[in-house]
Amino acid sequence: MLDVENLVTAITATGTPIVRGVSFQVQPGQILGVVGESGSGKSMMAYSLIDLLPRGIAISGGRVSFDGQDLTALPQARLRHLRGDRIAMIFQDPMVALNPVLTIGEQMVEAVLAHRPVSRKAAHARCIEVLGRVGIPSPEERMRAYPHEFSGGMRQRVVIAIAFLNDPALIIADEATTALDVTIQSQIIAEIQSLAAETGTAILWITHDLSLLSGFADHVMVMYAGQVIETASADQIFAAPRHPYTAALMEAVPVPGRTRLVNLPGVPPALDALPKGCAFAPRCPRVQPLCREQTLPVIDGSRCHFPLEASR
Ligand SMILES: Nc1ncnc2c1ncn2[C@@H]1O[C@H](COP(=O)(O)OP(=O)(O)OP(=O)(O)O)[C@@H](O)[C@H]1O
Repeated sequence: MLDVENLVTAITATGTPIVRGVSFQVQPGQILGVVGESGSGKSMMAYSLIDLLPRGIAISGGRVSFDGQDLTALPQARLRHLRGDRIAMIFQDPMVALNPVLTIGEQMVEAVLAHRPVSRKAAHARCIEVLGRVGIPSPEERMRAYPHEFSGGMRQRVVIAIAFLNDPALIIADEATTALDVTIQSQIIAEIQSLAAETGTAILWITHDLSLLSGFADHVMVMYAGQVIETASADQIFAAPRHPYTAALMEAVPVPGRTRLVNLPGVPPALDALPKGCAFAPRCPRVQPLCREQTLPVIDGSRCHFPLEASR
């Protein structure tokens, strides 16, 4: 359904690429987790897909095919219509997505009417149904409340309800639960998982927290310095990561029985001063001279000259 091929996004003024040849596919109903440290290019990759890039950053290569059409070649107006209809977004801060001077009901009903030829009454009923579905108690009553009258967790549920409102084919969620406490985070994730399974909506779930994807994502894509460095089914990634960076991320995840959390030393390279060879080489515990000379494409799911043993 979504087929991204060799996507390159760069800072226009300097030509510095921040998304460097990213390729992946998402199938209907699939949850693809995108993980990586801050600055690895996750958000810019996602914003490239739907033309929400900040000023001064633009796609400079590749293809984004969605339902058979190339989104990078689509006129602004068509793309605007796709957003909120076939493709919905959820951001970290729900206050950005919600209008503070309108009730939740007013903005939700409008979100339906903007995309569906239904009566106001039918739109209202649909909103109540979806609010209930994401765990908002007394949804009919809550429709009359303003965003500030909700707790942070409830507000994010409203935003998630809005994303599912028009049965989109794809939802792109960028750190959607990062600001919430862990219990609420896992409740919301469980609800999204069952909604995605029921509706066939595919989810592109962006997070810096690998542990969040366990038991949630079907497939995981790990990004580093603007590139995909590992991609595999979630089961495979969690059982046996191949790239040393993924393995390091895994060791930083607190799990029962792990007495020591390993912290990966160093920081990712500046994108305008990338090292020759593998971008991770300066921090890699398995680095060999070859790694500092040559980069690799993703082979057998990982972009590494000396991947960890695959028990896959
Ligand atoms: N408006 C901007 N102008 C110039 N560079 C930017 C801008 N926004 C982001 N960048 C750069 O693009 C790169 C990728 O950023 P991006 O936000 O995609 O990373 P991320 O993995 O989503 O990290 P985070 O989780 O912190 O958002 C970073 O090096 C960042 O500094």
